[in-house]
Amino acid sequence: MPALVKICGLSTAETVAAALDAGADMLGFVFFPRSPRHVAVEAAAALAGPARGRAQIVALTVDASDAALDAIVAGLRPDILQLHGAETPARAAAIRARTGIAVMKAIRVGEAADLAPVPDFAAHVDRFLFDAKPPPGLTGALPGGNGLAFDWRLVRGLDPGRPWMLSGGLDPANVAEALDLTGAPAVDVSSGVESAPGVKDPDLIRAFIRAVRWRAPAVATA
Ligand SMILES: O=C(O)c1ccccc1N[C@@H]1O[C@H](COP(=O)(O)O)[C@@H](O)[C@H]1O
Repeated sequence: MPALVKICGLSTAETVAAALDAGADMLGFVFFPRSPRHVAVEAAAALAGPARGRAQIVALTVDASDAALDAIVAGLRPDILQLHGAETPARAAAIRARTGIAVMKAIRVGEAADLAPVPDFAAHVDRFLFDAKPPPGLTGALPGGNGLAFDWRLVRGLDPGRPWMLSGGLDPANVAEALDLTGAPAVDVSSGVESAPGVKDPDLIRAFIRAVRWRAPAVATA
């Protein structure tokens, strides 16, 4: 089965269309004011309109309050809430119960020990996303979306008990190698399909999805 693709941090109708037309499986909208990809809930709802029924809509949040989550849920009606902060298993469970929406927990990975909390989350989340942990002292680092890769061997053949995605520093040139090395069932990209921070490039989005699909085994037709 070909790997699923999520394009994250979309903020224009043109790039949403490019992602959908190229076959993206999930579109991500970032709700984190410090990010160059941050969008207001109303703007995200308008952008997501063409995606309904074609791709899953993901709302990326970072340690969001209940009030902020309620506003996102009411305004955007996402299929998945991506938790990209320091949310605990209990907080993930509470968000899932409160909203009734599938939860994807981002785990930031720098070394093998960073995977230790995975079993504690598994019963409370619907999906994992493994992203690079920014090195301490990296000026201006975001909780994610830094275009940094981690050592993919740390998640090679991983079975976290839930579906999972690989992210962190992926781009059209390295995604096939990342998939080959890790066996990840899904990939997520943000910086790697941008011409500048927060500026998605339709050509790079198409190239990324082509790079993933190209390596998928051909389906025989009668
Ligand atoms: O993209 C952002 O601005 C962002 C902000 C805060 C938390 C996570 C964010 N993005 C997520 O980070 C990873 C990796 O991104 P990149 O491809 O290395 O730029 C990805 O999961 C985004 O969803």
